[in-house]
Amino acid sequence: MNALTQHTTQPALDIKGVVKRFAGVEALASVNLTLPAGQVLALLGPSGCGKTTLLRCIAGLIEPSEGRILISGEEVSGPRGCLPPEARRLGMVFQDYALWPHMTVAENVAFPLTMQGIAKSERQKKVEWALNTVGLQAFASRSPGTLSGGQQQRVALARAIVSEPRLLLMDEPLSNLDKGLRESLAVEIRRLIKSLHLTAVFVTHDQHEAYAMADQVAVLHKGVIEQIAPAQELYRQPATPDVAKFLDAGTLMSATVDAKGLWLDSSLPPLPLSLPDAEEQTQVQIMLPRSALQVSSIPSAYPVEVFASVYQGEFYSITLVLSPSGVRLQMLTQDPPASQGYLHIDLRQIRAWDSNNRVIELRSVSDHTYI
Ligand SMILES: Nc1ncnc2c1ncn2[C@@H]1O[C@H](COP(=O)(O)OP(=O)(O)OP(=O)(O)O)[C@@H](O)[C@H]1O
Repeated sequence: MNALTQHTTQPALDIKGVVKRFAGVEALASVNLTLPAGQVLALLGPSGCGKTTLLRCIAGLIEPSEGRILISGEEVSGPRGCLPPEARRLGMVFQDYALWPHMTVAENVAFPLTMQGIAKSERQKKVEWALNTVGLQAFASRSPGTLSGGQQQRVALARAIVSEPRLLLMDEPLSNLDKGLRESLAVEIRRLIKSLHLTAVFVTHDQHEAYAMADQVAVLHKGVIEQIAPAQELYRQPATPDVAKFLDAGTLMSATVDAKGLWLDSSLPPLPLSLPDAEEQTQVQIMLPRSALQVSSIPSAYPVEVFASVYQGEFYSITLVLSPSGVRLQMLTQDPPASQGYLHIDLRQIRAWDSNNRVIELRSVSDHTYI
């Protein structure tokens, strides 16, 4: 059924050095990415990082200032010019769904086919298939205004897939829905995309939505892709402090390293981690993931107090304060915490960056991987 089931060695999407400048603003600064056919990519990042601009460049709604965009090997944007959106064979789902209120559900879904001049009988077959696929066959003659937000979203999805797009693009597809519906629809949309062997790119500022729907997540920061990786890799091994900060992947802090170890604070004994040539004191940034920390009554060199404890359903989110330094750390625990105890750290989970935000490998200066 779908054009993407034709086997091709070309990536479904290839973006090479795309720059977009608006008057005085560089919204995208040399973006490069390759997306194999059949994969789902999330563009994730804080407000203003350039996600929508990148999606709109792929869609052909914005012309890049520099660079090339290829869809299934065909250059749709580059020095020779830009193909208009309707010539790119894409499906688009907009944040507000952009359904025509004066048309029925079936007419909305048929709209791209009507624009392509497809005959009525063929149109009817395709609309039936698309509405069946999203479970809305019984709503064909309803007006979109009489549907719930989730149902309208599915109509928009049916309209986006009806003409068998080479690439499905979605701009914050779930942001107008409440939390429970967002979670169930995220899973449903992913299943649908996979069952149709579609390739999809969507924009979100919600990391959980990205994790639920995407194979690969691209984290943007100030117009630059800082990292593209599957969700678990992104969260456990953030490439830069900005990625770690945006994902809230643990406690980020400055520290110093010398031959004696890693100093979280001069009033605390150093952790037994160092760098190969750490004769001089070196300034680093580190991340202590929540899963690396535990508090117990078994003594360690790091006495802590619980500063705040927030019950979040299946676990407690804890803010610890290290005595006497006052350094604050975040961790999770399943059991209600005692108000005081000793901190234990899985040293292998600590991530570190140099002053240029490059990942550095800390090496153990003792036999311990856990203190
Ligand atoms: N048409 C425009 N004219 C001028 N500046 C623009 C235009 N569109 C976007 N920008 C700027 O480009 C930058 C990136 O905007 P973009 O909308 O892509 O960010 P975003 O990550 O999608 O943000 P949000 O999550 O808030 O939608 C911002 O600084 C924005 O103000």
